[in-house]
Amino acid sequence: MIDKVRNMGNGLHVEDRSGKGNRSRRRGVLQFISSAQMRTLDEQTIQEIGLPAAVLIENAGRAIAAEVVRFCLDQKVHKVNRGGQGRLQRRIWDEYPNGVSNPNSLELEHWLVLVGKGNNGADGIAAARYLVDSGLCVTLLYATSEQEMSIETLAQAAIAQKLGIPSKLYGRDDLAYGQFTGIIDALLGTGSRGNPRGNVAEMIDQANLTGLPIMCADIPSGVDADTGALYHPCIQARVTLCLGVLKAGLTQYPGAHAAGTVVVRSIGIPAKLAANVKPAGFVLTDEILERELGVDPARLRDSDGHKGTYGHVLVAAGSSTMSGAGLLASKAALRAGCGLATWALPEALAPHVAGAVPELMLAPVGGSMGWGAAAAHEVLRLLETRDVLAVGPGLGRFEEEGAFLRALWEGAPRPLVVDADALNILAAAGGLAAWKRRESATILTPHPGEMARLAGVSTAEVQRDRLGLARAFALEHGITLVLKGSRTVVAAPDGRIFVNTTGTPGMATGGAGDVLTGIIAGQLAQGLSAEQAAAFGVHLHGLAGERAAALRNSPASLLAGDIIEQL
Ligand SMILES: NC(=O)C1=CN([C@@H]2O[C@H](COP(=O)(O)OP(=O)(O)OC[C@H]3O[C@@H](n4cnc5c(N)ncnc54)[C@H](O)[C@@H]3O)[C@@H](O)[C@H]2O)[C@@H](O)CC1
Ligand SMILES: Nc1ncnc2c1ncn2[C@@H]1O[C@H](COP(=O)(O)OP(=O)(O)O)[C@@H](O)[C@H]1O
Ligand SMILES: [K+]
Repeated sequence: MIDKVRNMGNGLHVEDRSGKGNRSRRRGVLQFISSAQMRTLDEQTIQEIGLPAAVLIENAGRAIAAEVVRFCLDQKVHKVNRGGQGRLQRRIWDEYPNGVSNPNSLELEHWLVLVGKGNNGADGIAAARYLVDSGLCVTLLYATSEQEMSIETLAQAAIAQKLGIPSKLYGRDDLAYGQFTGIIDALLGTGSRGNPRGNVAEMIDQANLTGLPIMCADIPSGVDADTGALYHPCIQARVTLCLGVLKAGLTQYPGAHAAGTVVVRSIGIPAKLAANVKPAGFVLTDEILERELGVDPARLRDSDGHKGTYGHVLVAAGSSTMSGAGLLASKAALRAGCGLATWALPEALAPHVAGAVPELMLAPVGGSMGWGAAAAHEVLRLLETRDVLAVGPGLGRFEEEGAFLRALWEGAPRPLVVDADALNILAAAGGLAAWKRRESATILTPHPGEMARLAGVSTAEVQRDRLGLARAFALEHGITLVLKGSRTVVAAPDGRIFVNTTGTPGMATGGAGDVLTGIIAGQLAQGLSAEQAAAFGVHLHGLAGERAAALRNSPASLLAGDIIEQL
């Protein structure tokens, strides 16, 4: 069972409890849901099944406390190891820290729990009880007086009071932050709306200023649980203990960054109920590729296959100043496993690139005119004996660009990948609303800037809700959309969403997108459907980028061509 998702660098690291998990990254089944879906699930559990809210809160509190203790012990292990004072045995952990061999090792810990008025606050108070029992010192800091608290929070506060857990009320009592070693953020959960206000906002600011490690209950206060956008102010956490099911917003930046390491823990919502909820999306892992998309990540080949079995990619790309784009896309298609690749390119360019990739066939088009309406008809003729068309990388902009692209869009009876300049041409020609719906598979691969032009919004608006925008765009236009960038979103025309977690910031380098176009086209040529090719393509692209970066001293030195070599 998957219980851990780590945000480290770019990667969302998925771990499971089997013990094999730490090494088997991107395995397991991990789905994410919206805050509204989570509320429904909570309500169904409480009202239809009859499991009281207090039980869920108890489980949440215990899970949060277990993670805090684990965090503290891990820190100690690191400290001792770094100090060279000999090895401290890592303690073996079960769900709850009763198994700690020496609770005294936690006696120097003093955690401050920031308690909001909603049920997120109730989780924090329940966690405080378990922490006290584990030997930690704990102080509760309430954002509001009892009159404003939810029923559950009030009940938890009363229990904590009877147990004598020290508490303060923000704004009324003095507090010296210097005495604490860590903070639990239980201010706002999935009931949060808009910018944190009043005491809650001040408490977030102060918590961040302490520089202490912060562990969040469910989501960081100030992160939009559905989009990953940040409100102001927003908690900057070391760990987020996501309760029940992963929240969509934690898969996307900047929310993913604010959350730190994301750990997903069960709080007792019956699996039977959870299975009835249609997830908002999936994190791409080997299991998701297989189970949800029917892709074999091992890419096994028939022993009697021949080059015709694996398809022929046609790439229409490149111009005198961007010849490399066509080379990168075509070579990537070959490395992705297609049987053959042909690069259709402006005639004047052909002599300069001949032989650069010996395995590649060149098809000069357009005569002295280069790209234009006539070239489009030549590309369509070439496509009659090929399986897939990828258009866009390094095309540049040219006089008959609208007519060129429209001829391919309407006339290509094969799967089509549209990237780079072709996307800008499409946007300039009125966008998809003005174009006929294609019958064959169509994949668009915009980066956020290109997406903004296609959707007629600003880049900031694209980034504010990447999941929602990608889903709506794919549904509306009946295409498969690959919205690139860290945590690339793949949206299928049926509204399914997949988030990629592979890749490295080293891939933010010219030509990396051209390589992705080639990889996706290569997968289409081998018979994958649009969403299979897009999802598997981004997954492979990221893995190859990681391997390439690992071979360099610094990811900053990564070149797009290095990604191809690691496919
Ligand atoms: N529904 C349930 O019974 C369960 C809820 N759980 C926890 O409860 C959370 C959801 O609880 P709630 O729905 O009570 O919501 P929250 O705990 O997120 O609190 C919402 C409250 O904060 C106030 N608020 C909203 N936005 C604000 C802002 N921007 N600035 C200041 N105050 C703001 C609202 O007035 C509202 O009363 C989950 O995230 C989870 O941590 C789980 O522990 C399990 C069970
Ligand atoms: N920080 C990152 N983490 C993971 N992948 C990244 C990161 N930055 C860029 N990439 C990937 O690299 C590729 C860059 O594509 P693009 O922006 O189109 O570049 P170009 O147009 O120069 O080829 C995309 O697939 C993108 O998702
Ligand atoms: K929180």
